[in-house]
Amino acid sequence: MTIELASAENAENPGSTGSAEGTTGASAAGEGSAALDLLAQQVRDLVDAVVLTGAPQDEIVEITAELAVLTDRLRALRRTSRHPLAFDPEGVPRHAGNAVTGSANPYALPLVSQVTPDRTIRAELSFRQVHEGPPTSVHGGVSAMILDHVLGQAVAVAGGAGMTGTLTLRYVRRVPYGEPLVATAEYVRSEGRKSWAEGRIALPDGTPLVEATGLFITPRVWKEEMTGAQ
Ligand SMILES: CCCCCCCC(=O)SCCNC(=O)CCNC(=O)[C@H](O)C(C)(C)COP(=O)(O)OP(=O)(O)OC[C@H]1O[C@@H](n2cnc3c(N)ncnc32)[C@H](O)[C@@H]1OP(=O)(O)O
Repeated sequence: MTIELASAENAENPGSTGSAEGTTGASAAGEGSAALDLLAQQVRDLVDAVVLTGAPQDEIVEITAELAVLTDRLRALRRTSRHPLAFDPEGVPRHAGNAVTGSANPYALPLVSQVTPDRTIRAELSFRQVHEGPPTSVHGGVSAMILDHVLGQAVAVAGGAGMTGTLTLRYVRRVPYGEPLVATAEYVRSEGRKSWAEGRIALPDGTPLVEATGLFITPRVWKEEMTGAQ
């Protein structure tokens, strides 16, 4: 098998049309290791293959033993530091280990979002069968995680970065996997350390599937650190 390191950026989000400028997500600034991004993508492919396998029992036992060897090999080289946190030009924090956007995190889609000229967050995405909840539909918690993140990004772009205080969802229609979808979010308003945003996951024609509103709170400790207050 030949591994093309140069293709890591494409491999991490097939089908993404995100450009480097105005794009939020670990791949946007080319941070991290291309090799690690490829490993993460390989593990995503592996997880998909596990979910869909029809292998006989003895084959599964053999494959499991082979994977255990690889897991031990990686575990022996565990790092002690976190992935570095960086801010992109729009002020959105990101790191390659993030559960939604992290190119080096196999658990992440990973989502690659763009900041549009009107400061809306927009991400093209496609769920996979591994995200299934009800038969043929994406698990509601997975949709919530994506919306939590893009709403948080909308607030960060507006200068009010914070932690999610509340997230309210309306599941309008079942969310399919294996189909192109669009997640968008907009900043609404702020009061002191509290900021609100709204967003949705929709079909490409705009038909809403899940709608969300969220309150994000800049933690008191962050403000104190920024202002040097005690
Ligand atoms: C760009 C990246 C996008 C990332 C998006 C994803 C973000 C996440 O997933 S964050 C993880 C999930 N969220 C959390 O873990 C948050 C856990 N909670 C906390 O850390 C704290 O409770 C926190 C930060 C929300 C508030 O703490 P603190 O700064 O001490 O707030 P505090 O001073 O008590 O309250 C400030 C105001 O917010 C209100 N408030 C506090 N918590 C909440 C809440 N959960 N819901 C509603 N209102 C709240 C208070 O009532 C108060 O209101 P007012 O000013 O009107 O009296």
